[in-house]
Amino acid sequence: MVLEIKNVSKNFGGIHALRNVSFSIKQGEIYGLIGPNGAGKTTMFNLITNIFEPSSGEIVFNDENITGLKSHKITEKGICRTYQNIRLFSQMSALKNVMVGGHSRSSSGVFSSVFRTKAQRKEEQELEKNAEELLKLVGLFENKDLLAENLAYGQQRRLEIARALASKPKLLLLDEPAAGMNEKETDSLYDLIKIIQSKGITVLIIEHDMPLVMKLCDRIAVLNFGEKLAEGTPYEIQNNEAVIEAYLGKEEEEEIA
Ligand SMILES: Nc1ncnc2c1ncn2[C@@H]1O[C@H](COP(=O)(O)OP(=O)(O)OP(=O)(O)O)[C@@H](O)[C@H]1O
Repeated sequence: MVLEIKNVSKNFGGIHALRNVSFSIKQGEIYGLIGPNGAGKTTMFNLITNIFEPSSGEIVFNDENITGLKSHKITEKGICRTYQNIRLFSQMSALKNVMVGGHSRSSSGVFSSVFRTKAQRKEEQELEKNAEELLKLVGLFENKDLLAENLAYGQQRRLEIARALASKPKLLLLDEPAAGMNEKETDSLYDLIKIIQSKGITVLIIEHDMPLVMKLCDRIAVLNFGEKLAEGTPYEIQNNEAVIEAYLGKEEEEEIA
């Protein structure tokens, strides 16, 4: 197992954002985390990357207990994420944004360029080469010198993924990557995530776009009011009465309305 979530709970004051949630993700899987607004999905990402510590329970990554480890250590171990709200450096080029992502892995800091040694220059060149490769992967190489803020919305979301990949993750967490995308952008996002999987990277994705989730994911866990309601293949989830009642049925009603 790449990631094991073991009886994890998180309370914020009186709010039980997560209650005793467990699931495990296998190497190479695309695993979906779905559920209504406020179900605790982003909180789970925040616990895995230790923005917050769980109130109880354990998070194990490649057989190592990472609960409470500093966020940058977790990145070094090989977990990287994107955010629900785009968090790019808007005034930096696409290329530089990806290079910054790679710096979490390199020995020198981002702004330590005053006394640049030969080794640092070489490292910088390698970061740039790697960033260019990633921009090719996400289809943004031609836009590498554009400021992030001048990219279209779907392109910004792809740039975020490239930046996360720059830290060479073994596990990539994607928080609503298709939010705000049109159908064409969502289709190419599907292709991109499949390519990421084919490179041996395990993916955990939070997403509200159900056709995408059902097409993309190998397995899915459904959260509802902080608890795990169900887990299974897309087919099993789509046919689970409790899930239809709590979530999927409501999505359809919203679409009809
Ligand atoms: N930092 C925080 N402080 C207090 N309460 C929080 C905090 N973060 C999340 N919560 C609460 O925890 C619950 C779960 O929120 P969370 O953002 O994890 O849900 P979600 O499933 O990601 O929802 P959405 O689909 O809307 O993004 C909510 O009741 C939310 O208000």
